[in-house]
Amino acid sequence: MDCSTFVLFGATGDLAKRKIIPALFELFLSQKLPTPFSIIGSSIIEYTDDVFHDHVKSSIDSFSHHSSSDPKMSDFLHLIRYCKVDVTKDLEYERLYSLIKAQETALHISENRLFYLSVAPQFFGVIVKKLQESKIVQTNGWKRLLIEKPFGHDVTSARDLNEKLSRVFDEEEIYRIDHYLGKPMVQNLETLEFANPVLQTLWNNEYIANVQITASEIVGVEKRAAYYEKAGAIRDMFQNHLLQLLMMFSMHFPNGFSAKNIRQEKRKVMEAVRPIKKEDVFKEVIRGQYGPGEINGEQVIGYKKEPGVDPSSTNDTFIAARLWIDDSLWKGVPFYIRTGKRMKEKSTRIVIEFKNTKYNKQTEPNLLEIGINPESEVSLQLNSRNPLKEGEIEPIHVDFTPEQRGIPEAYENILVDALEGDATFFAHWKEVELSWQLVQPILEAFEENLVPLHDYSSGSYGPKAAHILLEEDGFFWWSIDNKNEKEDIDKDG
Ligand SMILES: NC(=O)C1=CN([C@@H]2O[C@H](COP(=O)(O)OP(=O)(O)OC[C@H]3O[C@@H](n4cnc5c(N)ncnc54)[C@H](OP(=O)(O)O)[C@@H]3O)[C@@H](O)[C@H]2O)C=CC1
Ligand SMILES: O=C1O[C@H](COP(=O)(O)O)[C@@H](O)[C@H](O)[C@H]1O
Repeated sequence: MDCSTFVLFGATGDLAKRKIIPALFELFLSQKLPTPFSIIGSSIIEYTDDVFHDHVKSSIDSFSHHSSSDPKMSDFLHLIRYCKVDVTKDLEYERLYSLIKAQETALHISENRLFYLSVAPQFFGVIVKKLQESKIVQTNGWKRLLIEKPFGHDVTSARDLNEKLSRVFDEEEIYRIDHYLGKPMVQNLETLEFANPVLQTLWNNEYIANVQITASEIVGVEKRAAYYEKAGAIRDMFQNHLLQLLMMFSMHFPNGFSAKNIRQEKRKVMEAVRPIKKEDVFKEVIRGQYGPGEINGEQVIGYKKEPGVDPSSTNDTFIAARLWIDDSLWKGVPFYIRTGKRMKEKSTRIVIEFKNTKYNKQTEPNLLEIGINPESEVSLQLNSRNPLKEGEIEPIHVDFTPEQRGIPEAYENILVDALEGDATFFAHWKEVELSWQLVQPILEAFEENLVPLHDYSSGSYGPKAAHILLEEDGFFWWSIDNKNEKEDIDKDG
């Protein structure tokens, strides 16, 4: 890994505190950061290095399993300097430039510079422009841009943002973060599929009846109403994380496992997804909004009563969709995709339902369940005779749950990959653009109220309409709480 400078814009923000700083410390402790290495934290308020170091320590105490009294803490802080930059002001970039150069000289670091934009999206374009004007990006080494979501709020704004970034950074230098791609089980999908001939043989429309991708959450909108009211589940989760899972799952065997080849295969998936016309959205997409209900024995309020939410809001906190990939592997296989807040379980998983044999009416379909979150796990449901029940056929489960302790957190993977220059698990522009193209008619149908907004109770499996979507095809959602059972929709709102 090349020695380099890591500039973190938004270093005092929520994401930096909860994810980025703890990930950097973890990588430092496991000696996965380059040496020498310079970290420059930056935000709008003037702090001394010492005050910023206190901020770093408090982030470690609150959001990592380490403590700021760790004996290695002072070595870690030694790498970190702070620089106030109001990102909208030209002159302030000069201070940043001076500090970058001073640290490069003092620590003998080549001019390899990585800029992490962990700031509100309205600043993405301006920062990149000013990095160019201030010549900070004119280096004798490499330059890279790590950029947080959201990447635009519709297809036009995403293209506009990309155009601004492309004036300064080449596509190979832009690392668009989708933290789901940093999750260990998502990074494992290609190995599961392509390194196991047993699975690879079955990974197609001859054997698979349907695929269900769920990202359900227990949390509600929390303190993010200002952002979420404009985003909804469709922009917050569906356009990015869920479509990335779809691409990772259904890409064809690449012509070699380079970032370029894998991303090319992912792009082909999106090109093959059947577009949904605005006037057909109501048939293929269900939107919902959580009402009050009970979660873990406690009563919780509905979305419209959440602080900062418009009491007459029609924002979606749940979305389910039926998608079709019209290519040689997947033609005829429905992909059911859903995400929602305030649901019964925190669970991100992919369930693959295989076509049943004609052996016996008692047999349940084989299911392959890939757990992504909260735990990485793989479970296969098979049919077997139970000698204790007069040879009755019943499903058995072959489960694999890897040791979870020590598995790197998504942001650790993201940082290491970006520092190494490996773009495999970042979203390429074409993937992002194709995702927005697919989502655009859905956004418009929502805006024009062409799709009913279903209520669902907090603590349920989402609106009944999402279950009817599968019933239309003779299927049902397999339980999200890892029992490989049909979901109990009586508990729905
Ligand atoms: N928080 C999360 O869980 C997630 C966030 N993201 C994305 O990450 C990015 C950051 O989010 P988050 O950390 O929540 O946002 P915050 O609002 O918590 O933090 C924003 C940061 O930007 C700084 N800032 C604000 N205005 C300026 C300015 N004019 N010049 C320089 N710095 C400024 C803030 O400084 P100060 O603290 O002094 O105000 C703060 O450090 C966003 O793009 C978001 O969409 C993505 C996934 C999850
Ligand atoms: O990007 C986001 O993801 C989280 C869910 O992430 P996970 O890793 O916990 O599954 C979601 O809560 C948030 O609304 C969204 O912005």
